Amino acid sequence: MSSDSQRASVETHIQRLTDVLGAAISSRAVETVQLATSGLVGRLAAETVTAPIPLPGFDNSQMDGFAVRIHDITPDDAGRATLPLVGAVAAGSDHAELPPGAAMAVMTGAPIPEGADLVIPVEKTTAGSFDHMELPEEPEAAPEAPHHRKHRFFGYKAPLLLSTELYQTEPAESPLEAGTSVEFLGLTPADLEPGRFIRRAGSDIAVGDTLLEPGMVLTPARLGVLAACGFTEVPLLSRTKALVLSTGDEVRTPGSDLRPGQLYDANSSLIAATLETFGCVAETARVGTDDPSWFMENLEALVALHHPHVIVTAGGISKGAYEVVRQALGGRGVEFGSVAQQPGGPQGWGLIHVESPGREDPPVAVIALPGNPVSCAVSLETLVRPALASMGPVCPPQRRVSVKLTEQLSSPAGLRQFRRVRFTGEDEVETVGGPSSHLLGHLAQADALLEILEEDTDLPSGTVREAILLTERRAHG
Ligand SMILES: Nc1nc2c(c(=O)[nH]1)N[C@H]1C(S)=C(S)[C@@H](COP(=O)(O)OP(=O)(O)OC[C@H]3O[C@@H](n4cnc5c(N)ncnc54)[C@H](O)[C@@H]3O)O[C@H]1N2
Ligand code: MOO
Repeated sequence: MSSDSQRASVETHIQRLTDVLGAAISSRAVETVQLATSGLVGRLAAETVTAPIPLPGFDNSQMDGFAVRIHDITPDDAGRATLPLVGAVAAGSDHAELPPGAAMAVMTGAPIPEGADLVIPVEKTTAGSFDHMELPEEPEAAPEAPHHRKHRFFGYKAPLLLSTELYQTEPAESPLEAGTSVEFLGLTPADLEPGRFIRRAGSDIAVGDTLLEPGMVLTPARLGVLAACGFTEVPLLSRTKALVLSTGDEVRTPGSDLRPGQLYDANSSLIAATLETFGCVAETARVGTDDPSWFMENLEALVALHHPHVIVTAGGISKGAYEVVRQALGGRGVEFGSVAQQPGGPQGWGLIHVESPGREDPPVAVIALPGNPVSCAVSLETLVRPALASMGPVCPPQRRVSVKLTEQLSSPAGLRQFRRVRFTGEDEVETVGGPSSHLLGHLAQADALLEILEEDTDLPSGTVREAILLTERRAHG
């Protein structure tokens, strides 16, 4: 291992990754995505989107009740008032007109009949609920014209179905004349305020309002607003595309037979799954060779196939005789060095230019992680996540909490050590296994990574330190 003076701090390495990722990710394309596509939450808008229609699209009722004109209602001392009832408007109805001196039943979401300036909820009537009013079925001979369909005119005693047009042209035939009425009671001045229970057109969103701006994160509510405005698609920045390469002659794809000395590839799954939680799309590939030129040939073919923004490799970067990643990529724009953290000391970072026939591809960021699975996992959490999170809202930042140790711990000076811990109480933690970077099973049982700073060499039981949460679980049992 390199000497302390040659080790970069965690913060220095995060900045290196931020620089190389920034150079590669700035070239992300814009794609138009169907709004019905799954997994859009967390994606970034690529362009400004404005409202083509107002929301609400028309004045409509906030309550099941009666549309009236304020000046037609003069309550007595008990707040009683009676108006002739001339019909009912359901949600989905088209235009209706309220004759002067009358009330019209309106359901929640129904357009406010022209002339009405207030809705009184059905609870403020002697009936108390529409359950007690028999709404008529549409008679067999009901007019079929679309804008007649949902205007139901009825009365308490003798329900009738009339069209607005019929009322306008033949008022003598209307239920107004038939003596049907609605009796309000308990009305107070507050019930008679102009506009009460009317949801005005454009009161939520006006035509031209900005719904999305470049870089804005899609949330369920923002997707809902786009749909409410009638959009079927949305312009998005393409996600950061990662190509995960696992290396090593001894590493085999799960499902294959193992010969002595071989092991299954844990890193591809671990790294790809982690990058997905960072907002990336990840392809995985194995380059099972220790020959640097064959490695480069494979890498170029994979880049031409997937056009990634970032290549994340695992393994082949330390001091051994067959460090294929270091040998292939060192001197091609990728640097290798040590970071003062454990696990995850050896690291590689840089930008490579891979030429594809007929295409001018932007540089691809390379993040070369050490091969031990826990080293990969810790490096992703402590180095890669902060770099990606600093570049925009797609990658959630680390979740840090204060925890209290329930045991004594020691750590080497000059290294930031991350120990796997699990909660034993609200804030108390115990270690799961030791500090070695092959202990993947222990990592899988841990809830957090306890951070032991460079100068912290001896931590008595009861010491309070920060930890990075790995799971949702905070308290034990
Ligand atoms: N002389 C030195 N040796 C080592 C040093 C050092 O400074 N000097 N550093 C050690 C540290 S710390 C780490 S971490 C590793 C990093 O080594 P590499 O990045 O070269 O990784 P590999 O040697 O290829 O593999 C390490 C280890 O991980 C296993 N591995 C690799 N790929 C996978 C995979 N896809 N799935 C599961 N396990 C994998 C591999 O079999 C090795 O056991 O170097 C130390 N040595
Ligand atoms: O730095 Mo290595 O990643 O400890 O095992």
